[in-house]
Amino acid sequence: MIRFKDVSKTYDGKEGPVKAIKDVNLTIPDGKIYGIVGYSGAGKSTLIRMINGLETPTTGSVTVNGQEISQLKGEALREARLKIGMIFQHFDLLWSRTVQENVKFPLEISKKGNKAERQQKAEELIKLVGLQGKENAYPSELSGGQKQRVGIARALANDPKILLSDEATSALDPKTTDEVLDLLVDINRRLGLTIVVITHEMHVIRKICDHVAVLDAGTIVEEGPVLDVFKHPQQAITKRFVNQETSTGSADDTQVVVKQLLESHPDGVIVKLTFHGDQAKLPIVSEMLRQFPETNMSIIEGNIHQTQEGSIGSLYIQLTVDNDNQDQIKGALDYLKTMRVETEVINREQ
Ligand SMILES: Nc1ncnc2c1ncn2[C@@H]1O[C@H](COP(=O)(O)OP(=O)(O)OP(=O)(O)O)[C@@H](O)[C@H]1O
Repeated sequence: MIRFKDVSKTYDGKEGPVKAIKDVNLTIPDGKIYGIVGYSGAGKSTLIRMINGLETPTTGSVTVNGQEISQLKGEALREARLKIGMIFQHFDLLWSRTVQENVKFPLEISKKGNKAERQQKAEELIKLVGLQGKENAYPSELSGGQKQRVGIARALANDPKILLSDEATSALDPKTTDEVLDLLVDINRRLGLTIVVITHEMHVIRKICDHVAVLDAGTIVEEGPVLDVFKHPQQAITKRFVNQETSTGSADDTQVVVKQLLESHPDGVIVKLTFHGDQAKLPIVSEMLRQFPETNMSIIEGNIHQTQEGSIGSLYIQLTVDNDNQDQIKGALDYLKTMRVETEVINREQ
């Protein structure tokens, strides 16, 4: 378990103190994939680097695997760090060493096993991350996704209990990102280790995390199971992150369509419906139209995504009535609520 208790971190900046982390309390259970999402400068790197003691809190404590990491020194700190692997956005590989030599490097540093054992461990890890055949390649001969696989194998060399991922897919294209994310889930399931992911991309959170915390200006403003946060985002910043992922068109495209629809149907109501789990399979919308037959519906956009806890979909629709019978629209919206579909009226012409 990783526990942040009343943690604050203030840097001595050139223009005075910078409060990077403010009074954070957070518990990360063993074996989970825990995501911390925030915009640039929110304090994500500072927070994750406190887990392996690369940063120390100004006040408060960070406890990892039962030990207060900031109190450890010398050999005890080195030992604790062996149990915490880390992967980085720019891979941080040794460019003059082959894949195999990169993976063996942490074992040489920790003086674990003899030469043959280190060789065997490296081979196992290279297989685990799907890089057989590339053992003797140099990093410059690998694609971005392959480089990150080397980074992952190297981070696992000392059998850590925790893997920290610092924007590990931010430099990769979408397809390679998904392949590396699938590998992280596979490793989490097979080895049972805890993974802490920091990212500015809600896609990463949605795809692999069990739990998410939203960091804004050094403060955790919201946290919870990923599906709950996607279903009921509370804070404006969380809604922005969730929309980043649940809107297929760009936000600008959606706005243009909304404006055009409202101009042609000034009485229209634009509603975002959020479905989750089995609701996506029920004929809820057709039943709504059957019960409120004077209502017309236009679909603006829709999508469905998988999370680790089940599916979540959103549908942007416009509801209009020909005869100004607003009760029909109200009834339709009430019906959706009784079916426990999240509804959000996103634009209503006054
Ligand atoms: N060594 C330092 N000295 C002074 N200020 C720092 C230092 N490191 C970080 N900061 C400041 O602390 C705040 C949080 O930085 P941090 O790098 O943790 O954020 P982040 O969310 O990881 O951002 P990014 O995604 O851009 O890396 C920022 O205002 C940053 O300028």
